[in-house]
Amino acid sequence: MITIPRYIVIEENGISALYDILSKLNLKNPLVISGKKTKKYAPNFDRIYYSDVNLDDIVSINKLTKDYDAIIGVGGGKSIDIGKYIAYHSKKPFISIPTTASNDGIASPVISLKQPSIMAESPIAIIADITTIEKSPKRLLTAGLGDVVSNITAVLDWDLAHKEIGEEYSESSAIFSKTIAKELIEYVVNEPDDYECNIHEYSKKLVKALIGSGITIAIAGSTRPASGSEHLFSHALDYLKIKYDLKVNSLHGEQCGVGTIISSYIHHIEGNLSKEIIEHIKLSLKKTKAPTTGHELGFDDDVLIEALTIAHKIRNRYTILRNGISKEKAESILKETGVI
Ligand SMILES: NC(=O)C1=CN([C@@H]2O[C@H](COP(=O)(O)OP(=O)(O)OC[C@H]3O[C@@H](n4cnc5c(N)ncnc54)[C@H](O)[C@@H]3O)[C@@H](O)[C@H]2O)C=CC1
Ligand SMILES: O=C(CO)COP(=O)(O)O
Ligand SMILES: [Zn+2]
Repeated sequence: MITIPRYIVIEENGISALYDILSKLNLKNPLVISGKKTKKYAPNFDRIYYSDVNLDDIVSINKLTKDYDAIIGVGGGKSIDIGKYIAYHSKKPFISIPTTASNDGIASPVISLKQPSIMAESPIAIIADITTIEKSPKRLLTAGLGDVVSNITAVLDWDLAHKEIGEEYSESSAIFSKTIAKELIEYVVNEPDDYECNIHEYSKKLVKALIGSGITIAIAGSTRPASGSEHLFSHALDYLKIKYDLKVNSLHGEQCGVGTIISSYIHHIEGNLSKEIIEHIKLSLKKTKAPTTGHELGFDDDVLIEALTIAHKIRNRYTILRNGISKEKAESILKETGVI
């Protein structure tokens, strides 16, 4: 069954809506999960840090949550994901209070702490306080754009999987997802000013796009509308960070943005995407000062090449990478796109 959020607040000082929403949902005693830097945005209920939760110990998670009637996640992607994970295992409703807009986990029914991601429940309520979000580090707000532009290639990969291997496909979810991305890309590309001059409007549009993306995932019952080969590349980079113990602190959305530059180029070569769109994807990322090269992400060329050659093996998801690409081809694509 599709579950989508019952309450969505996207407003200045939106946090003030929390108590009314809790009362409408008849929730009285939530447990808050936050990060250390985002503790100051947490509402005044019992609270723990996400870094103190042992994700492998479900018995302790159930003990920890047994006296609470809801879980609230406050913070960036990790806080929200770990809050959602705790809510999922303890079967309590989850309320999402993002303090930034770095990825679509703020609204999706998905937990993406490791691959393959878990399909859980959508947050019952999302409170996006624009006053807090617009003041969050710019880097997080540009990473969010990377997670939105991903929808373009994710939908193309999904369509390809439908045509080439008969995978189930939802036209409504796909249209919704790519429209969200195209509108945000065009907004950024056509803004005469540096987006930092209009951070308020940008933040609002970004939050709406990320929440919309999360809802397309809920409608599809899969991350297909928002995660394709560009996400496989990002997940491959995360895998290699652990494998080689790399001290690279690139964000999910930043990696997905660079992944989208690569995947959109491959789709363009196969005739699935116009030159104008691939140029606008890159331009929108550049305008927000998001990374567009592997060097800006912090990776050496050989790691980027390896990531592109292993990306198709990260999970069972058919994409434009099909059964994988050779090291030579990966190197040539990364050079053609200016990623290396
Ligand atoms: N469930 C889903 O569909 C998805 C979930 N994710 C999750 O998101 C994670 C990545 O999230 P990110 O936010 O990129 O990184 P993160 O959560 O690892 O780091 C964000 C950092 O920014 C800080 N921060 C957040 N808001 C702030 C504010 N207002 N002021 C100052 N600092 C602030 C946080 O405390 C944290 O240190 C992934 O590891 C994954 O778990 C990512 C994509 C989709
Ligand atoms: O990041 C996501 C969507 O933006 C989650 O997708 P995954 O299924 O690739 O983890
Ligand atoms: Zn993502």
